[in-house]
Order: sequence, then structure tokens, then C-alpha cells
Amino acid sequence: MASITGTVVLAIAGLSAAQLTGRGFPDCSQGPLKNNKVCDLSLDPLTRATALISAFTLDEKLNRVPRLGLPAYTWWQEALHGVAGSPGVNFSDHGPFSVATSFPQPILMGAAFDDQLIMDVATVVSTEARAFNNDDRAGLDFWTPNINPFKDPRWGRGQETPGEDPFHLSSYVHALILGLQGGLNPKYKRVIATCKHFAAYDMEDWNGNFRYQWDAHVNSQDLAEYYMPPFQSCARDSNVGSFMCSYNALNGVPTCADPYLLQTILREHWGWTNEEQYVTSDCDAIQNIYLPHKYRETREASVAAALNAGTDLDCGTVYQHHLPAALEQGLFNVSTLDQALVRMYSSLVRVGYFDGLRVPFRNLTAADVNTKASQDLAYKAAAEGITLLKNDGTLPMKITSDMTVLIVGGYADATTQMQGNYAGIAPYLHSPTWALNHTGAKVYTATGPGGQGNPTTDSWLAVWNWAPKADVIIYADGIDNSVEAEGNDRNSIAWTGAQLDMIGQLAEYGKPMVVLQMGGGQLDSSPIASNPNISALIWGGYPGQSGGEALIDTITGKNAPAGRLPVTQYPADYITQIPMTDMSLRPNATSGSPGRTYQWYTGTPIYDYGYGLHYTNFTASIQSPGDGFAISDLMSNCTEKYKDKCAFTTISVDVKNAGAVTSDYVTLGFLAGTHGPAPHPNKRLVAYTRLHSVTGGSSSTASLKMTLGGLGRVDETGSRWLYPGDYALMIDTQPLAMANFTLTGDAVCLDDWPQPPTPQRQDSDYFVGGYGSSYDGQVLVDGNVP
Ligand SMILES: O=[N+]([O-])c1ccc(O[C@@H]2O[C@@H](CO)[C@H](O)[C@H]2O)cc1
Repeated sequence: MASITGTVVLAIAGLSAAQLTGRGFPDCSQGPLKNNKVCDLSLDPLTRATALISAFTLDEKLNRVPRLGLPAYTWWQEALHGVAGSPGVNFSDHGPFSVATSFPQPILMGAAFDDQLIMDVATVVSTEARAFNNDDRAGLDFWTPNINPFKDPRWGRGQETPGEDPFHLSSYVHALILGLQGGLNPKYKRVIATCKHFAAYDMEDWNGNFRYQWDAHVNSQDLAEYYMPPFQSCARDSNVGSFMCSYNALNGVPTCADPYLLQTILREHWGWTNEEQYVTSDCDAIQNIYLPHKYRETREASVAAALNAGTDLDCGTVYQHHLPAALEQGLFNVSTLDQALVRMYSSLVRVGYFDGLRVPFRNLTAADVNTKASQDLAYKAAAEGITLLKNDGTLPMKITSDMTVLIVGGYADATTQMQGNYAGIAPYLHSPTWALNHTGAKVYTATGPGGQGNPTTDSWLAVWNWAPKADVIIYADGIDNSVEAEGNDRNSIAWTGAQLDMIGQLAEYGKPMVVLQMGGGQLDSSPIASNPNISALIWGGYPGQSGGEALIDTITGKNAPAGRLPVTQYPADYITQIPMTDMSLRPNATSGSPGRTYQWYTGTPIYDYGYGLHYTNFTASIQSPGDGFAISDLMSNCTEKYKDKCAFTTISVDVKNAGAVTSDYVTLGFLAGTHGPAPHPNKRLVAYTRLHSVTGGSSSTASLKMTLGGLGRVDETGSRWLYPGDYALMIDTQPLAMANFTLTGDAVCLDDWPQPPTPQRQDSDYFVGGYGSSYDGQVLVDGNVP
């Protein structure tokens, strides 16, 4: 992310600085706030926030110049995989608070398929965030996670997500939010998490289509089945504190101006209440409603459209500049502005912003940041996600002090590169070379530009000198943020010719050779898979501060790999078969689309979703849930408010480690069969759990919880139904076990999807005008939001 230096406005008319606590939160013990009910801990957050807002003058509501002893508050904090550089986060130059634990990128943490791990990571992140807040170095709301499904392998920001599958994302984000916020409904939220980017945002800049102006056309079936479930999990099932609407339009309406999304679906259908939770725009997305979306003819009409739709906070400056005139023009009611402010400030009440030192997290200090336990967890998160894609039996391989190792490539000595984007300042960044040096082996490293660059030609002679002497050759490269990034989608998913040339030449030495494929998006690794001289292929994502150790430990067997690909690895020509702008999931003979994701792709992947090898062999047997079920019986036992949440059954899977090496095993449960509307997906993930440290020769039981929603399929209107028909539950990508059953009786609707207004966008909504500037670089601070 580009760095942003917003002007910090600290305007406290009528108050002296002494009336602030000096620690970045308001002082309720004296000054004008003292007698405001916002300081009354016996009252509920809504009443408290309402009291505060009713003390604002109209001018203060519009221009947000605090008079009441409110310190400036910066709303924009990031914490994608650790407290991260962002306008509201201020790392110290040295000493305490100069670092924060830097976990792997979500795409690698997704590969762990371990929700408990995700909750533990998020708990560390929220602990460190509170400690930063106590030193006035961060606010209490964090604009994370990015939970848009990674639908297209070219997407530059897929690395920020846990992968391509909506069930996996929904489960992952539930665990993450519980860790960030401190449970489902805690007295004090640890921090406010933000699910973004709502919705159908998954393209940066492809073929002249930019994220700021792109209008995603998504039918109701794909919307409800694929793009929405992670957000439903955030809002309805995890009680997330905040949502961010996206840059793109959806079916003609910029999402930040779309009442169907922000009111009908988010607040009404998912029951996301009107208090303690707010919607922010993406940064400058409200400006983009005007230009380049041209959705309204004036900036006043654009800001009013956003506010009226339910965008409470502007990460930008157009609310501040244009709401006053919009109000004069009668384009919105003051009560709508009040509601936005109440939502924002009741959110802050909920994190204890007004409760001073009574909040338990106020005890956290720099000693709670970068602890030994959080360092161990960062290592564990990397180790659990690392995925073994090929192994001819060479691995695991001891690396001892009498050996010579040649490591080549852009990631050979990578440090910050291993963090990916939205990163903080890590306490250390251990590269693969660093880890190799700690084995005592003689190591020769040839680096070079990372990403799809080549090792510097300077070192090539030395590489050829060392290769014959090496006991093992490691090639560590792939892609990085010079190739996949915010604002930058890829136009190739192949290794470059130069990379393959280098790999091929190194392989010719016939040494044990390991390729580390790095980066968030996948590359077509078929040339590596098919080269008999390459012993092993490991996907390492962006593994964070302990990435080098975790990678080398995976080679040596100190870490037994058990990660699974959280995305499909497509052949390189996949991207010639479907434009990024095609949002449809199902294959389409007319357009020539081969389908998207493992659920619908009709081609042969290089490595399938969920693929991952071990250093041992696992077998599995499944306890049949029963042969047949009457839908009426299943429904009569279903008492949940949201029917899709009702339990179907818990399947016990007996997993046996039939080899010798102790290893984790990710138990993936996929469902297939002919039920519901054609076409039918290849299969779909409906449950997963990670078993830990299954020793050779022993067995462990995985419990797979299945819901009625998991059995359900989505019709063309977006409604989810339980259909009669044949079902097959399969364990693992190449099934190790299978159970077949049938459902009988009439189909029952589990979730009646709200239909969009038709048409969503009137021709008169468009206007023709010139293009203005986009992001203007000033945002964020109370005093200029909303
Ligand atoms: O102007 N900038 O420096 C700038 C930087 C990043 C940026 O991206 C947006 O800001 C993030 C806010 O959380 C969203 O995830 C992302 O879409 C938008 C603008």
C-alpha cells in the first residue's frame, strides 16, 4: 500500500489540552464530556452515542470539528496479518512499538485450513493493536479482513484473501473476527474488525478496466452462492463491527450508493443492526460515485446517495466538502447524518473508547507486543500453510554442516518480500538463506530481483561454479508484489521463460533439487512437475517473519508439511479462455468460459484446490450418516432463526497415519451429486478440520460438522434450497473415503434471497462529464469525517 500522510486535525475549541488524557482517548472525568451521558457506563452504547451526537451542533455534525473534548480520532487502521503501516498506525522509530508480529499473508494462512490457528493469530493481532492504542499509536478500528473470494488467478490482491472457496472463507473469517473482536458479543470488543470490500470487488486494472470505475455484472445466483457468503458470515454470524463498501459498481450501482446492498441485504436480510456497527467507504470510493462512475450529476447528489444508502463514513473528503450543500439542496435529512454518527460513535463506545482505564485491555503495554509466544505462532502459521506439491521421495532431506547448499532466486535471501502487502514492521525477517546458514552447511546464495526477475547475471558464473559442488540446489522464486499487487493484476500466470531457463539449467546437474514457488497467486508449475530432475516443489506463499525457517524446516522434515492449496492452480492458458471481467462461475458454451474455481472448472488443473502432499500416507474411513433422509424430518428438527445454520449431522472420519512420519492432516469434506438445479458443480467444500500431530501407525478422529445450508443449493433467484436427490460426501481431493445418501420429499427454501430492484440503474442515473481527480490524499481524521 502506498503510504499516506493525512493531516491530523486536533481541533478542540474551548478546551485545553489538559482535558484530554494524553493517551488518545477522551477524558470523562472532567470538561464538557463529564456530564454527557456518553460517559455514563451504566447506559447502553446506543443511548451513550445518541447523547454525544445530540450535543453536536449541525456545523459540527457536517464538518466534524470537535468542541466537546474529543481528541482527534483516525479511523483508518490496517492489520491484515499483523498491525500494519496505515494512516492511523504510528510505529516508533526505535525501541518499544517499533515492531509488531508479522504473520503470513492470509493466502498462506488459508492453506493451513486451521480455524483455531486463525483465531489465535487474530487474538495476537488484537492484543498488539490494543497495546499500540494504549501508547496512542493506533486507533481501535481496523479495516481488515479482505474477504472477497479469490475468483481469478490474475487478481493482484488475491494474496490478501484466504482463497477461492466461499465456505472456507466464511469459516475462516468467523474465526478471525472472533479473535480480533474478542468473541461474538463481548462486553468490550478488543478492536472493531471491518469486512471489505463489499461486494464483488476482485479486479484492479485489467485490460482497461480499473477498480474505481468497474461495473461488475453478477447474476443473483452467483451473488448469493459465491460472492456473498463470506460477508454473510461477517455480518450475520460473526457480529463484525464494520463493513467497507467497494470501489466497483455492482449491476450498475456503485456499491457505496447501493441501498439494496447496504440496507436490504446487509442490515435487513442479515440482521446487522443499526448500532455499534458502521459502514465506511473504500478510500475515495464516494468521490468515485461521481467520477468515474458518473452515477450522479453532482458531487452533492453523489454524497447524498452514499449517505442515504447507508455509507456512514467517508474515507476521503467529499462528505466534509459537499454534505453542507447537499443538505441545503434538501438531498438528505439530518436524521440520516445523526444515524451515521451514532453508528460510528456507538462502535467506539463498544471498544471502551470512552471508558478510560476501566477497560481491561488498557493494561497491555509494549511487553505484550512481539512476545516469544507470538513469535512461535508466526512460525507455526507459516509452517502449517506451506504446501508440498511434488516430492519424488527426496524430501525430507537432512541438511548437515558437512553439506554444501546452493540457493538461487529472487526469494533466496528475501526479507520484506516475504511479507506481501499491508504489512507492518516485523521484529525480524528470516530469509531462507538465514535459515540455511543456521544449519551449519556451506551455503552459496545467488539472489536477484524478486518476482519474475532473474538472478543477477553477475552471479551466474558463480552459480555455475557452485552447482557441481552442491549437495542440494534450491531455487526460490515465483512472484511478488512487483508483479501482483494492489492496482496491478497479472497478465500471465506462467513462470517466465528466464525463470524456467534457470530452473532447467540447474536441474541438469542432476542434484537433489527443490523449487520453492513463492507468492500469493499461483503459477502454472507443470514444467517443474514434469521435470524428472526436479525432486520437489513447495508452495510457500508470503510466509512472513519466520518464513525462511519454516521453508527450510519443511525441506529438512522438522516441519512435516500438511498445507493444502486454497486456490486452483490453472494451466497458463486459462487466462486466454476467460476475461477477468466475466463474473460468472458456471462454464458457458456461448462465451467459451471453462468455468471458475474448482467447483465449476471443466478443464484439468495443474494442481487441484485442496491439493497437498505429506511425508507420510494417510487413509481414512467414514462413518456413514445414514442412507436416506426425509427433508420434512430434517426441517422439523431445525429451530434456528436462519434455517441454513441448522445442523445436518456431524460426520466422524477415522484418519490413519499409515506411514512413519508424524504429521498433521487436513480433513476436507466435499459434497457432489445430482441434487438441485443443473448444471451441478464438480464438488463443493462443506466441512473441514485439521488434525494435529498424528503419529505413524496411529489414528485420529476428525469431526466434520455439516449444516443444512451446506447441503443446500442456490437457485437462479439467489435463494438457497434443500433439494431431494443424490448426495456424495468425499474425504479429500482424491477421495480417501466416501459416503452416499439421498434426500427425499419436497424441496424446502432455507434462505429466501431478497430480490434486487429492477432495473437497478435508470438511464437517467448516468451522466456524461469529464473525469476528475481520484484519490486526493487527505482523509481520515475526525474533524473531517464523515
Ligand atoms: O491513496 N492511497 O494511498 C491509497 C492507498 C490504498 C488504497 O486502497 C484501499 O484502501 C484500503 C482501505 O482499507 C482498501 O483495502 C483499499 O482498497 C486507496 C488509496
